[in-house]
Amino acid sequence: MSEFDLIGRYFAALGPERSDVVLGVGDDCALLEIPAGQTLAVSIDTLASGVHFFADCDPEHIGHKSLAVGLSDLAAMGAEPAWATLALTLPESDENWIRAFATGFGRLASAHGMRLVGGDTTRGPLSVAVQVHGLVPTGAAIRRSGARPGEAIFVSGTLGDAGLALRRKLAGEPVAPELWHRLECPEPRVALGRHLRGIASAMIDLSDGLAGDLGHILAASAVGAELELERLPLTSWVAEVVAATDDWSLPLASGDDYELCFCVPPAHIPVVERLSETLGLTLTQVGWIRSDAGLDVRRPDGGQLRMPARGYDHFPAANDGAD
Ligand SMILES: Nc1ncnc2c1ncn2[C@@H]1O[C@H](COP(=O)(O)OP(=O)(O)O)[C@@H](O)[C@H]1O
Ligand SMILES: Cc1ncc(C[n+]2csc(CCOP(=O)(O)OP(=O)(O)O)c2C)c(N)n1
Ligand SMILES: [Mg+2]
Repeated sequence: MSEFDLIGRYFAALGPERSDVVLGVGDDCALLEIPAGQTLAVSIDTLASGVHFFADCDPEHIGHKSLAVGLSDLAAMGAEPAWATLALTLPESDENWIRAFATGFGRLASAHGMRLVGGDTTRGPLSVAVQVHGLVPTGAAIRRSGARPGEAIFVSGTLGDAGLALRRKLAGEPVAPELWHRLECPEPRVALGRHLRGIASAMIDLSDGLAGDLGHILAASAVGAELELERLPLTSWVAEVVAATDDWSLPLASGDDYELCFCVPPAHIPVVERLSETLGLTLTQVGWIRSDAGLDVRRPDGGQLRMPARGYDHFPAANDGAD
């Protein structure tokens, strides 16, 4: 099947039609209308074979995850998903693979009212780059820079499940299907992000691990924080590993959680508790923002945790200051 046949058959009509798409797939550019009073939120992420997913991974799941990670960034700004573009690099034109990929991508796009409006298809080592475009009422986006001393730090869902799935797979051990699902099919917390407009002072999505990603909020806001390990929301799988090894790197630094971490003034804590019930999503306070710089991680016995690795880093050697 030719490049243009593939595009026409699988990518010309993914996600719902939207009245703000003046022109979608098929011309040199897409033409998109930004509604009055809205600001455009844009983010791009690449998933590379062998780095972000295993080469033999179910293509439907690759389609899902390649969009989910972008939706998670929109969620972290409080933005509403609108449009996506997709750059697909494929070693061969395997129609079964492409159909399954488009199914996973399209299902998630439809669930969030998002339309695929353009992209690029090339031959090369398997990789997928997705740019997402969202809309947020002007002035309402939630940045990383708004955290203030005395605020509560919350996270959604549970932490470390995807990291445990990856660790078990790499060790050749069996992985429970629910854990595997957390790694391959993360559920972006878009509704939560939107509901936190006007409530959260700062927010980030957890792609690299809580310690590193919360560190980005602290740096952007010029504040510090105290985290209490006993408060971390863990599934029994992760809790067992932590109890057996006293190694907290799974929930703090393994990454791939795609949960939201956000800060709220104390007066808004009851709103967050109600939101948790409304959305049927666990929202857990894990610590506090303070004015002293740095991240202080408290063990259940009150002692301080020697920090594990700060989170996933594609070029860790660069941290040593070496060229
Ligand atoms: N090659 C690049 N060119 C320009 N900006 C980049 C590049 N890579 C990353 N960024 C920007 O650096 C910031 C941090 O990137 P990243 O850690 O990938 O964010 P996220 O975890 O939200 O995907 C983001 O604002 C991102 O847009
Ligand atoms: C095969 C495989 N190896 C390793 C990982 C773990 N992993 C790869 S990238 C990454 C961090 C998130 O990716 P990144 O490109 O840093 O996303 P961003 O922070 O830009 O959103 C993690 C935890 C994985 N998911 N799959
Ligand atoms: Mg990124």
